Amino acid sequence: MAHFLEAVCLVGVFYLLSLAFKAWLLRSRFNKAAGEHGCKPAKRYPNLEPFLGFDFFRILTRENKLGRRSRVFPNLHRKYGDTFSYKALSSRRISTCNPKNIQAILATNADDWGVEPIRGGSGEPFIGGGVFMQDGQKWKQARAIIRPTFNRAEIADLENFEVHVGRLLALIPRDGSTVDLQPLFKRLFLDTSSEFIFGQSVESLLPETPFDSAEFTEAFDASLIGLTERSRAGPFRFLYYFDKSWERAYIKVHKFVDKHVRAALQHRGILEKSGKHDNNGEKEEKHILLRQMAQETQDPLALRNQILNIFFPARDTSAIAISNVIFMLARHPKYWASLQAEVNSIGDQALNFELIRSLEVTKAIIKETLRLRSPASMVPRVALKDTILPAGGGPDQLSTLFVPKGTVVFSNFVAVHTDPEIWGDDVLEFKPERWGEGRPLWEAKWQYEPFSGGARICPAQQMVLTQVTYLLVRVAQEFKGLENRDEVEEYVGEIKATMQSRNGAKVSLTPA
Ligand code: HEM
Repeated sequence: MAHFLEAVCLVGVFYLLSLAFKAWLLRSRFNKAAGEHGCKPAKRYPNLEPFLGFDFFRILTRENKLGRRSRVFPNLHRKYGDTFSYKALSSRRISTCNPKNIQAILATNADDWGVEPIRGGSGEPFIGGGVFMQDGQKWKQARAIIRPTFNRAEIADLENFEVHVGRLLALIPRDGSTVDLQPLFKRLFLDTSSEFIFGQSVESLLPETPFDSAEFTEAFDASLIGLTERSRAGPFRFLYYFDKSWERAYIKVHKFVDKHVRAALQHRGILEKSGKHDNNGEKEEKHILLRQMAQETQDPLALRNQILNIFFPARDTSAIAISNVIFMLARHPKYWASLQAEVNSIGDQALNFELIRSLEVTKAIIKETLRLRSPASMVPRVALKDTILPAGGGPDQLSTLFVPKGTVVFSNFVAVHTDPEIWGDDVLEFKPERWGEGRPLWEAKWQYEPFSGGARICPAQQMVLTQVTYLLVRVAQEFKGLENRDEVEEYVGEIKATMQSRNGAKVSLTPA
């Protein structure tokens, strides 16, 4: 017994010594950065329980339940300044809404930052390496493979999109009864993104959704929830060890995706036999990502991972964006009227890419909604080596800030988008006219980044904006009256994988 106690004491002493040594090492790295670059420490959020930071995690969970999650960080930033550190789930993290820091992280100094240490492991074995989760050379290769398909899709296949939009419009009641458009929009974009990514729509807007599509959609959502829970748990992920529901869900997802991977590889084989090595010139195959990727790699597992890495950020984001637009318009009839006026002014001209890009009022309404209600409220990056941020150090937060390797820093877009110093005192008001002429501020980058920025900017940005604008115009063409039917006036935000309206977008629409 005595030996056992001695051994325990010895381990304890070694552990404390190693902690003290690590702290000393960190301090000397801080001192070096302070001496060489004038770095000063970041302001600290006063954690009540500073060892593991459970108090912070509790606040986030509570505010999410109360539908106030989206305001937590913006409010903290107003209180503690544009860059502060906090302890959550045993690690010290930094949140910043300083455009200079965001620019350094996402663009000018992007090589110092990555996502793999945070996203890579947490996705396994549901999603392995791919464009959303990798860094360095592997990420560059993955991004290069998808770029051409996204570039072509920018001028989106609107004829095909119209087929799905037509099905959606047919499902909206015309008698003025209440409809929640959010789930309908989710079905629309699920259909179009699955078609774009796999080459086959899951057809969730049709009365008879094929069985494996319905099973896939349900399993994908369950897999996403499982993934989000495990990522949030961080080092406490092991608590989910005995929960097998996640495994059951992602096995179904893999089955569905693998079927399409096999089809894409077979298709490639047929092309090779016929002497063609790509799909150039074949209209119907231009926008299928999986086929494009099968030209570059024939490893079925790599293909499955890459494709899930795209389906993951694609799921729901566009639908949430357009739901939020309707949410705002239903509460601001003045802007629904100006949208109607612009839509009337185009008469029965064909709704092509060029026409869509010229619709200034419609575009301003979408931009303003994305400012106030970004589906992607913040993006995380981990420091891949000791690095320095241009601002956020010292009591005035103007000095440079030393960030040790391994620290996770969140660029908080909602806080930037609702910073009164950038946008003025009316920052929380929905005012699409901000985007009008004579406001050169909007040319300034890094103050408005709903699709992020730098090399890892959302590759789907242009395609999404085209589709959302098209859809909004089609809704406005089809329906003249829009009324809010939600008893709750304010936006109750809820984080699933992205930020969405908990109460959806409940409205009534009346035909022209
Ligand atoms: C309104 C809709 C959307 C918004 C607001 C949005 C926003 C974003 C943001 C903020 C990022 C950066 C994430 C980060 O760096 O951590 C991102 C990345 C990404 N998005 Fe989107 N997205 C949308 C729709 C889509 C769609 C429809 C697709 C695919 C069809 C897509 C594919 C991707 C991919 C593959 C990445 C990772 C890029 C990389 O790391 O290189 N997104 N998106």
